[in-house]
Amino acid sequence: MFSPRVVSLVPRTGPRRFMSTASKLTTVEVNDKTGIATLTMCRPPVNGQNLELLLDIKSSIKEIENDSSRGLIITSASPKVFCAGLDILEMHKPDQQRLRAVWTELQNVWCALYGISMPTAAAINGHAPAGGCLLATACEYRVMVPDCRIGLNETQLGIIAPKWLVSGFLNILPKRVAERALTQSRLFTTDEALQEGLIDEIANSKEEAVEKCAAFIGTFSKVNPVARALTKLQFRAENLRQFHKEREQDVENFLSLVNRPEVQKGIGAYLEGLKKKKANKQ
Ligand SMILES: CCCCCCCCC/C=C/C(=O)SCCNC(=O)CCNC(=O)[C@H](O)C(C)(C)COP(=O)(O)OP(=O)(O)OC[C@H]1O[C@@H](n2cnc3c(N)ncnc32)[C@H](O)[C@@H]1OP(=O)(O)O
Repeated sequence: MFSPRVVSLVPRTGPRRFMSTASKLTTVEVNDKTGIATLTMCRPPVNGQNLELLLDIKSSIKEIENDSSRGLIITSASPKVFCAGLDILEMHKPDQQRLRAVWTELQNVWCALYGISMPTAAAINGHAPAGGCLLATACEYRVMVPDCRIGLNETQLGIIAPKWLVSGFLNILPKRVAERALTQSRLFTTDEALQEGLIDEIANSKEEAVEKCAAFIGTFSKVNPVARALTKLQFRAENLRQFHKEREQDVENFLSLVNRPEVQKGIGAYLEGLKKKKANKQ
């Protein structure tokens, strides 16, 4: 059953559309014909993952899971950005309680998406650095539009991506490619990502990306869903087990790292750089 914060806008017999009413930072649409749910992140301008967006993504994933949809596609309402990762403002001169909650919710979102039994795919309709790449690599399939960038660039901000955050990345890339990419803060272009296997297909538009994701999910139509789910989870269980063992310590590590004066200085400079880049464009 859906939670009360989700409103069905049309009867369940027709094409369905569900919308989060709490904050409208995500929407969920279920295609009645295919049974596939599309979760769209809608926090302009870049879907920066602040506390509210993370809470909303988590609720939407849970709603989709409870509705027993045939599959989940994650995408963005922003025309150029899939997701810019953690909202850097949450990490700069942070409120400590909020910072703790942000990291805990990022963990919760990853764990919900990585561990969901239904087929998942990311329609990456724009840039996907850091936390954006985390969402995409938690899925089983990725389709990306041209001329965008994806990768884990945490070291650029002076922060270290913990093991659980890297595990989806490592499921996809050879270890040596992953190690080099992380240490270099490498953001792969769409073409490079395809060449390395970080994404599975390129699409010319968001609509085409969503269609390709739906076609991937459709490939499971003749596979026993329980056997499929257990097989998927068997592949992912070890990473999840390790994550649950370390998640509390991981929160403490994150807080202590982000609060270091040199990391705060680095985050401040990075924010300034983003602002300057924008000013130079204008
Ligand atoms: C064990 C140890 C444990 C510790 C472990 C710690 C691990 C941490 C793991 C996760 C870390 C992260 O996700 S850190 C986040 C990393 N993310 C990034 O580095 C992305 C930075 N952003 C970009 O590169 C670009 O903005 C990009 C996404 C490509 C879009 O470029 P565009 O030209 O379209 O847009 P811009 O003009 O740059 O941005 C539009 C506005 O959005 C803002 N903006 C952009 N990205 C933002 C962001 N992430 N957070 C806040 N604000 C952001 C800009 O400042 C602008 O604000 P205004 O000027 O006000 O309009």
